[in-house]
Amino acid sequence: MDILNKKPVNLAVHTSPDHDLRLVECEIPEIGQNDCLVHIRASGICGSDVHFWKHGRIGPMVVTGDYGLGHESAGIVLKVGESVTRFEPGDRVALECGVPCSKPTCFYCRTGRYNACPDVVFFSTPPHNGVLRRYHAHPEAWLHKLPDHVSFEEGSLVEPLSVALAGIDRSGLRLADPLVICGAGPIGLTSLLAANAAGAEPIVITDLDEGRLAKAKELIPRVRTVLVEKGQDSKAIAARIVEQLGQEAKLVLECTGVESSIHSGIYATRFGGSVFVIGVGKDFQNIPFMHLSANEIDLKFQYRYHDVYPKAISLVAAGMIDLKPLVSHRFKLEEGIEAFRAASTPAARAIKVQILDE
Ligand SMILES: NC(=O)c1ccc[n+]([C@@H]2O[C@H](COP(=O)([O-])OP(=O)(O)OC[C@H]3O[C@@H](n4cnc5c(N)ncnc54)[C@H](O)[C@@H]3O)[C@@H](O)[C@H]2O)c1
Ligand SMILES: OC[C@H](O)C(O)[C@@H](O)CO
Ligand SMILES: [Zn+2]
Ligand SMILES: [Zn+2]
Repeated sequence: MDILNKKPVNLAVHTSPDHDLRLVECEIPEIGQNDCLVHIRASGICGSDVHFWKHGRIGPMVVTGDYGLGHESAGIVLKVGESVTRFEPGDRVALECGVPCSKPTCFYCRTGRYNACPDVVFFSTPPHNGVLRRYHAHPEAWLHKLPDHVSFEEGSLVEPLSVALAGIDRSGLRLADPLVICGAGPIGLTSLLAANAAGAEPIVITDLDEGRLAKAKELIPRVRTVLVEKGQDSKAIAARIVEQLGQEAKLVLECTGVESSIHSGIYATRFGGSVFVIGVGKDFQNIPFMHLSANEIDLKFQYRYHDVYPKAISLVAAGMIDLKPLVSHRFKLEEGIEAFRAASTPAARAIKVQILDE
């Protein structure tokens, strides 16, 4: 609570339809009876934050006014509403930022696939402000306790890990499955960590960037890498992937959303295998329809996650997944604009940029 006296200004990173990224001072939010006031201690910058800032939209989600960024966050509970039962001030928490309606009349909430709730409030998807701010009021139901030995940074990285785990869960990955991961950004790398924990072998990962492939090797030394050059023929890339893998893939986790990469993933897959697309990209994309058809290749997609945070936290807490090496840059909240520059400038070679507040 002392923090509210020591740092009475609720700083936040906001953007606008004219791409004006700035630090703003907001009110310290009032908490409802089921909410906790959280001091956000660590936030990662997601590619979607950069995208909303630079391009003003992701598919149908459009920036139409001033709005706040950030949905990869962890912090410490400062105050609890009168009906809160599971938290008390001082608890360390990761924030699940998609808050669905939870009404019994909502088919998706009632049946557990709450990531499809049409009335979800996803903090940081316009028009809802994100949690990249000093103080944020969050519903108790969507906070997850962090054990003392899991850092705030790791707690914030539970968000991209949850995306990867949700994809891996629905992809049906099994022990000793030959796996290809396309893209070695934070989602590809967290997928690699999770697939390693799940026992995939062999694993090939691709990227356009040698630095990211080197990071993949540093994380999981047994992973095999394929450096892709822009404009290369998809079938030729697939042949190199298959050569590295020593066989065709049973499963491809596609973590770029880039059409040509999806094509090489498809061509590297065996008859009856699956291509599981986590990456998002252009609204309309071509697919090699008859190749998929004649090879009974399943093409599936992931949209966010549901019921994954507790699993992600337990894997990190048990030491089965080490997220710490993903952090490449650290900034203070007051340096939020510089942090976004690092996250969006290729020359900075960022993997995961963290914004921290003491
Ligand atoms: N499905 C979901 O719910 C969900 C959630 C979060 C993120 N995403 C999406 O997942 C994707 C990955 O996220 P990220 O944070 O890792 O993004 P990122 O941009 O940091 O990483 C993507 C990587 O793909 C590489 N790449 C680009 N084109 C390639 C190609 N042709 N072949 C091989 N590699 C190529 C890039 O060099 C980069 O390293 C993004 O599209 C993101 O929007 C989806
Ligand atoms: O990690 C979650 C993703 O970034 C979001 O779904 C985003 O893409 C749209 O709000
Ligand atoms: Zn995200
Ligand atoms: Zn709902």
